[in-house]
Amino acid sequence: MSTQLVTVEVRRWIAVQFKEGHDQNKILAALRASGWDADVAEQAVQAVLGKQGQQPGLKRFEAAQRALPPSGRLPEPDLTAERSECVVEGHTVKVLLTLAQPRIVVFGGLLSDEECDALVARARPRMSRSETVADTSVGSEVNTARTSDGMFFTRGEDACVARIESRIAALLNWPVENGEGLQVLHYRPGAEYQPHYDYFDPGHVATPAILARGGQRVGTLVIYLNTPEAGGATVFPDIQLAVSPVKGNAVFFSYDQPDPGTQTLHGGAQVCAGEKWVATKWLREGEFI
Ligand SMILES: O=C(O)CCC(=O)C(=O)O
Ligand SMILES: [Fe+2]
Repeated sequence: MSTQLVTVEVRRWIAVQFKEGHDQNKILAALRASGWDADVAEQAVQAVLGKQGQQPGLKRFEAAQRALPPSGRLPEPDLTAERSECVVEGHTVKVLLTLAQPRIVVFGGLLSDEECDALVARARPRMSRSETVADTSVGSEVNTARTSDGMFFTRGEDACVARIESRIAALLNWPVENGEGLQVLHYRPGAEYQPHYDYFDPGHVATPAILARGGQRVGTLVIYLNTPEAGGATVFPDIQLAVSPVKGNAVFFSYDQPDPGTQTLHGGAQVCAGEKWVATKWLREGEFI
């Protein structure tokens, strides 16, 4: 079995070569000449260019180039004081880890134990099997890559949800109105959420309708509502980072383009023992309606 890995950079290189007028055979020959296995090279070229005329990877690549947020502004905590704690609306939040590229910040104690328990109690009776955007059609579908149960709160739907949303907005300097409703996920032992990007695929047929409700997602905050017994880290495979789920803590990351180059591929690793509850806040470029 081959161990050669087709990275984002390789796929992008293939797309650029094709756009510059080189045909598939020339690109394949160049890959082989630089040491790629014939099989791996063939698969990589197929993935980007597909069968004659389809070019699924190329269409995605081009759409990603077009879909830059107009403002370039992103949600971002104010960490200029370089303190290990910040006070947000009277609540002390710890800064446990910061990474510049990709932008990732891990917070400690964003929610109190009582707030975590209140969210779980409110969400529990409303859980159903999680859905993601379907692969080919408009709408969502149950996806085997995501074996958790989930539900959405409406933005500001009660005082508890509104207080948490207001704290998140202040922490990340991003308007409450630009946030989607909080999503709660529940993972049982063995459940996971395989690595994915949170931005909407610019080449997907459903994306224009989704973008009409507030533009692209530009940031994600995953808040841990309990501490699983074992497993359930939030993993970032591109940078080999695993964030341990600890009740009340949260991991934030932002992405300025709907593009794998942001290195924001992430997932919820399998829960090995116990259960895992998270609340996710996705932040849009504009007002989410
Ligand atoms: O459960 C996790 O750690 C990750 C959740 C996630 O990726 C999401 O809600 O988009
Ligand atoms: Fe995600």
